[in-house]
Amino acid sequence: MIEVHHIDKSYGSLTVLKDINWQVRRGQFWGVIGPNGSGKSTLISLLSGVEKPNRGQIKLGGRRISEYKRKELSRKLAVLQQDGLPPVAYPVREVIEMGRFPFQNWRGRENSEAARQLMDEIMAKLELNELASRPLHVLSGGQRQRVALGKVMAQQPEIVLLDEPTTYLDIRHQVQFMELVAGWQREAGLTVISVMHDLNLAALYCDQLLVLHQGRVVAEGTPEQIINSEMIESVFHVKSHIVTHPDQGEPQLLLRKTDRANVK
Ligand SMILES: Nc1ncnc2c1ncn2[C@@H]1O[C@H](COP(=O)(O)OP(=O)(O)OP(=O)(O)O)[C@@H](O)[C@H]1O
Repeated sequence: MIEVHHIDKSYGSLTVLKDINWQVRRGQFWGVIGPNGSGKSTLISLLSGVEKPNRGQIKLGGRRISEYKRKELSRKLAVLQQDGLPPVAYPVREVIEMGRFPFQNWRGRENSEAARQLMDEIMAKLELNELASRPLHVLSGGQRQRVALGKVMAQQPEIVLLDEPTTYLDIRHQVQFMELVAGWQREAGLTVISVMHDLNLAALYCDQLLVLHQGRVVAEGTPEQIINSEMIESVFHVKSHIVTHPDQGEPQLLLRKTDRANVK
């Protein structure tokens, strides 16, 4: 689905990504993890075609990303940032309908019963009906992020790129957001790539992890293969205990206080 071949990316003299090679298969849920400044958001910008690599190439469905026209790319791929939508005055349902732009004609119209039905389904699934006519700028950050997810769902992409999508959400809404994305992935065979800071959430929801450190891929594989206290210490410089989640057996991280870290 996505092939990344020998990517380098620099800003001026600063090399941000070095020789990135990565293959993403259809229907996978990847988490991209790594410390601040390791190049995660830059990788998302390259995958979305917003930024161009200095070396190497990215292919989507066998074609170079640079060969796609904007609307064509929007039907394939959608992006959701951590503060998904600005607090504008448009009402919720209208904002979600804006996600249909790749399917609208030159007058911004799409008169199909199927599209209206899709809107109704998304509004119901995301529990947005009560908010349908409220303007975006009066909503809380968490509600706005749900609307942002609705807008990318309306786009019906094959791939969704999420850049720290749960940063501003409380734990209930973090879990709700990840459940919605995971449900969408299962139902639609969606491919998901999500930058994640919360490693426990990443281990619960992602089936593959890519670890970036100083612009390089230092590990990739399932959470079980990747998350161990040695990797956490070498990449994030913190001491941790890794425990097994009692429900499904995923690795979960317990942080250790620095002054206790050497007490066995
Ligand atoms: N447009 C830009 N111009 C110059 N430098 C940039 C630009 N975008 C990113 N960088 C630099 O590239 C490096 C990687 O940034 P990036 O945002 O990709 O990291 P990140 O892993 O997403 O970090 P964080 O976890 O803090 O969000 C940083 O040193 C950053 O300052």
